[in-house]
Amino acid sequence: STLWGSVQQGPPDAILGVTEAFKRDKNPQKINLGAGAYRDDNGKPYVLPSVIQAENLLAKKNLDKEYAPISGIADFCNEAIQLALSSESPIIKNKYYASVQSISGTGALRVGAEFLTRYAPLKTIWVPIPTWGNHNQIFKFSGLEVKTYRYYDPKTCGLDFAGMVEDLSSAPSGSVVLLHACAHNPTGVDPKPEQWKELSALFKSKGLFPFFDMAYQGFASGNVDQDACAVRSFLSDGHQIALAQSFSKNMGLYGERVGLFSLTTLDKDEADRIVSQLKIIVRGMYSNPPIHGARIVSEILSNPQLMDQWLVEVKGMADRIISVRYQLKELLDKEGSTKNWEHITDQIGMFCYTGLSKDQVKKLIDQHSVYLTNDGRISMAGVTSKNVGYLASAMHKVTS
Ligand SMILES: Cc1[nH+]cc(COP(=O)(O)O)c(CN[C@@H](CCC(=O)O)C(=O)O)c1O
Repeated sequence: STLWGSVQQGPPDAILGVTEAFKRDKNPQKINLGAGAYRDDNGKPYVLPSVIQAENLLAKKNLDKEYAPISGIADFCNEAIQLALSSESPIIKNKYYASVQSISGTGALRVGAEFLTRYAPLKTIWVPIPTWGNHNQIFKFSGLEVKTYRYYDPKTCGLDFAGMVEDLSSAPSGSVVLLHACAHNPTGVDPKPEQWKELSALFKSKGLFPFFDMAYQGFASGNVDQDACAVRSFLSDGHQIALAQSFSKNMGLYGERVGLFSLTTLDKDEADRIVSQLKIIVRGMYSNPPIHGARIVSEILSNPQLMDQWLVEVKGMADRIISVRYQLKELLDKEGSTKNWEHITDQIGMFCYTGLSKDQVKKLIDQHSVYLTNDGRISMAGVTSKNVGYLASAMHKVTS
């Protein structure tokens, strides 16, 4: 047999594979609601003007292409963690955190999981049902055992808070628990502020360790402080946390792969010891991170004029998504649908968990060339004022 004769054909990625199928479709009315990447109202990718301005400023600096430090570009790391925690945070003031730049949010989750596999009291991570498709393999590849906690209630298309609390109450002390900081993927369902407070008390009483995945800060509500309130509320309650950040969506830097992994610490010495171990993990994985995207983020976050411009642009993206949610719901009602579509406007962030069955999803794809993941998740970013009518009519047809 040949050397690699035993290598099997792997299945296409549940999310990224949808775009491949979309590209093969010849129907001019096809719509891609698969991958969570923002599109403007003409369905085109959006390079933020603040990013273009930052790149122009960077070009004038004639910077070299030397390796970044293993832990990443220091200015970027400091600006990114400050965006998450706010400049008033005592953790920021005292620098009681260990951070390393990562290959975007995925890389932050992976480096964090590798660290937790080595040092966490329990090598178990609890993830919500459902969660982002890639979480499971990131954690499994890192050596963590993955368990699940109830989160989404298909009956209400909302949060099963009682189920979530019951499942997490049974998690052994020292368990790591993954929490979507805002804009839960794929459901778009987030706990309310008072529910976050209850969860914070539960994590305290049960000795659970929170690992926040914040991939959409600013992109969910349009306000970077509001979207970070769960993270900040846990910290103000005295928790130590792990945090994965991504600048793919809120700055449109998808392909630049810009992220940060952080652990909050009790003091500076702990921070230094942890960074030294994170650097050993990074060195053995990819040695050091890419420099261009991190420089763009640092340029924007450290320049008050660019920061203000970016805040307007990220709110503009969030607002467009919120407006197509309302347009879709109204047009479904206009189509005469008798189903309850409240969740389309109750949910927040990039995605809408429609509640469509696998069979209805298949019909949307095969009969209407509307592409989405088979769990019924649609990326609202792919919906525009031009195609929302076609989408509403197709959704009505497959659900009536
Ligand atoms: C919750 C979450 N966490 C982390 C990431 C990682 O993103 P990045 O920083 O680029 O590595 C994503 C992207 N998920 C959307 C993008 C495509 C993908 O799956 O990746 C998605 O679910 O469509 C998330 O949705």
